[in-house]
Amino acid sequence: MMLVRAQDWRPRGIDDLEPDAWRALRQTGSTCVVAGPGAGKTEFLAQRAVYLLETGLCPAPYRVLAISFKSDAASNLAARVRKRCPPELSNRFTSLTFDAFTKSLVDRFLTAIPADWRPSHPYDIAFPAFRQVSSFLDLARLNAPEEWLAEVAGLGAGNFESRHVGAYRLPIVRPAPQTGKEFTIHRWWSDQLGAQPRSALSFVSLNRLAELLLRSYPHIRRALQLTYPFVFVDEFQDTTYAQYDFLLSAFGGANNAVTAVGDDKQRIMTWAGARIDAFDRFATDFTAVRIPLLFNFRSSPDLVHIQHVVARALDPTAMPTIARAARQVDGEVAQVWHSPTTAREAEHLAQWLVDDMAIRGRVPRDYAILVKQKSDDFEADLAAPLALTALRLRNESHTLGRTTLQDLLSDTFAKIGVALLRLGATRRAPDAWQLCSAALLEIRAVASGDDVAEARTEAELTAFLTTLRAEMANTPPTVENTVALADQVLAFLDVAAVARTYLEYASGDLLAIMVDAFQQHLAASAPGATTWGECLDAFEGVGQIPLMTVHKSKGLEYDTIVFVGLDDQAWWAHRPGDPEGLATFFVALSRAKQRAIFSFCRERGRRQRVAELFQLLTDAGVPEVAI
Ligand SMILES: Nc1ncnc2c1ncn2[C@@H]1O[C@H](COP(=O)(O)OP(=O)(O)OP(=O)(O)O)[C@@H](O)[C@H]1O
Repeated sequence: MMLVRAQDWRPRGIDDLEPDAWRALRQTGSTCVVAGPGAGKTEFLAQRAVYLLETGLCPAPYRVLAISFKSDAASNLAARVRKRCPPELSNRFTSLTFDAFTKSLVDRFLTAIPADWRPSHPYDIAFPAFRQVSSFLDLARLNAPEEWLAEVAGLGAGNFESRHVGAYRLPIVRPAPQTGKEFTIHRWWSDQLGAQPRSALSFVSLNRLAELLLRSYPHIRRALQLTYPFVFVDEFQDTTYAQYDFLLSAFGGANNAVTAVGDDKQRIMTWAGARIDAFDRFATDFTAVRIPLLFNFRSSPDLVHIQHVVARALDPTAMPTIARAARQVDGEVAQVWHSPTTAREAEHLAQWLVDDMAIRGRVPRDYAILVKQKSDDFEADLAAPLALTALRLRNESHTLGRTTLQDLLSDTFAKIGVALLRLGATRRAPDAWQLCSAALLEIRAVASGDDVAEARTEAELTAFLTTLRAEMANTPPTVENTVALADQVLAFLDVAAVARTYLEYASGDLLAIMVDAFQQHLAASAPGATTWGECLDAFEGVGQIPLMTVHKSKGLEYDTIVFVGLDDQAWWAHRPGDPEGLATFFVALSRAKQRAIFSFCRERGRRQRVAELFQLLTDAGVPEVAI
């Protein structure tokens, strides 16, 4: 592989970067890139990875590490890098979630964790619900020494774990607690570590244990720093106390160049413990250069203008951004719809979507229906009326066992599984073939350059597909048949080998969760399908209109977004001026490339609590239309 000289390097897959993005790309030290929606922050990270790898600034065997919050963001970034540089370079780009990364450290070095905090091997993953935290705090209060009662009583279930456990650095040797808060945190740890029959650790705890490991063993920390001279953190505004502290212990004070990108105005995870001072702390702790970007490559100029009105409500000093995308629609780019009943709203929406697709030659996946929360309720209201016009709604936030549809579709195992089935259903699926053959080489641990093993693996795949094709050709897509097919895919791939191959499954039950969701969702995709191709289309959401919460829509973009439920009921927790609510509204609005519709329905609720959101739209010149 020929290296490119740094001064000759050009971006891949896009024409150019904005001047400040070039400056950020070439930074040798730590940098924070702060930019609004559609500025190309994720694209910038992908380009910087390619730049570092292709120019040899990150030479073999060193790697670039990208840490994201959500698994789909991590896989999206990895896919962008794979698309833009050859495999021998892109395989030195590691893209993981914070959770997967810290968990893999704990799993690898579990026996080295200081004895006072060491979990059982194996351990379970816990997802403490609000009610459980609440009962735990009640018990802690009952058992607290008199002098700490008031302090323990002041701890709330909503943020106890994220704000307090997450911010508590574990001392190497567990001391006697000195305060009510420490007393409660220690009890929390005792409950998780001492759970029967195995320790039950939440991801916050895993994060804390990973941080403790690095602090206790400087040589592990050093090895990490050497492996990853370049580190990226996407969506930095959502960094929690625990995650920030981990980053600091892992890479603070070293020579690693950490690039943090994000947008303060899209901070919608404060409820989950995002620290509001993350960028400022980072700038100080990592002596990072701050580089703002001002372009918006996503939204048309008219939408960028509306976004700016909302941005100013969040931050009066917000700079206007420069729209780089052209407007492609006639008429209004944004509207508020006002309907008397949910039935009328759904009927109008369905007809409008059908007409718009016909006039503009668009497909269902160009649109997204966004909601504040409870997407299942909106699915119940909208799915049937949309079906009457032959539109299929797809609830991406739908729960599948212990995961969601959206997470399943970005899961590595699920992607390989569905690609195998695609190859079973048709011979014309070159992308699926490429994905499966590359994955199988990894799963069978074939060393690169081992031609004999490569040929054997390809023959194995071909033989499996021959059997699979014959079977799929002779059986219709029924729920029963999906079970049999999923079993064959699992047996062929060898679940234990899949677990060994991919870091995210290194231990714990993530793979089991995904396998279970894969089987469930495949079975649910069969009814109504007349061919396996249709069943797999249903599985992947081809030809369906996605419905999801604003949280799930982060980082995504659509030609048109329709936000349903701009009313007091959906926004029951919103208080005027509350930055988190405004930021949620901003995230929803800024997913749109060409058009944004906000739907208010009188039957759903009033519009007092959300009056300021309507006012912002009015200020931005968005008209209200009765439907
Ligand atoms: N330099 C560029 N030239 C052309 N298009 C670009 C460029 N950078 C990004 N894009 C495109 O602009 C869109 C937005 O990019 P991206 O998703 O990286 O933005 P972002 O800043 O991460 O957005 P957000 O914070 O809103 O999720 C994508 O379609 C991307 O392909």
